[in-house]
Amino acid sequence: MPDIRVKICGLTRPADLQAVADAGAAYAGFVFFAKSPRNLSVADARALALQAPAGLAKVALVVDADDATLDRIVGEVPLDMLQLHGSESPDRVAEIRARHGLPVMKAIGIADAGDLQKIDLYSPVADQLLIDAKPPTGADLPGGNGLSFDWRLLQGRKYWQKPWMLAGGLTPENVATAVRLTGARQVDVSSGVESAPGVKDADLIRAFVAAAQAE
Ligand SMILES: O=C(O)c1ccccc1N[C@@H]1O[C@H](COP(=O)(O)O)[C@@H](O)[C@H]1O
Repeated sequence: MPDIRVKICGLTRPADLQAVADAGAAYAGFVFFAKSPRNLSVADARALALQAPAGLAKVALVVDADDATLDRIVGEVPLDMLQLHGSESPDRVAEIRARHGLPVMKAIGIADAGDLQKIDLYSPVADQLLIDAKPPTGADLPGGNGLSFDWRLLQGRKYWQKPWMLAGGLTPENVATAVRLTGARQVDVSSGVESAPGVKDADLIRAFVAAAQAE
């Protein structure tokens, strides 16, 4: 069985990038969202991205970003994918994909079975989907809250058109169960591999990737 591909999101320091690469993750995520403890300036993200080893895909996470913001990020940071983690409509996802010439991953918040309909809505316009827990009402962050959803909602799902990642409240302790229950072949984590909000922990990153790929 092929390895599970892991994305570690919210890197802020060169040491984080090294830990992600050493652990064998496939994707490194950089957050551009002012309210996040993982928020990066464009200059800092550029410096980090330039240090990424070949083969580690660099993903910029944005939340309802306007064109000027995206132009700046894409113009200055070497990237492999955009992660849209706000309320972007399907039309806006298609527009961003066309304008920037990068693969786009749309995050979809899941709380109950009804939310799964959004997967069909966004599949035609996104290159990948990120199936995440829906944030609680009034939350500051639309993701990165360490909250999971009922993974059984994904059991027995029909075929989805696009590659997808599982996210939301994953940790080194629960990721193997999550993979087993959902059949995910890609997983994404942020707070579950931190020692404090915004501070990644190399041991947790290593443990997370190993646990995900042990399945
Ligand atoms: O990580 C953040 O700060 C963040 C901010 C705004 C939107 C999304 C964010 N993170 C993404 O959320 C999911 C789940 O995170 P967690 O593992 O539950 O902490 C993950 O995909 C991050 O990419």
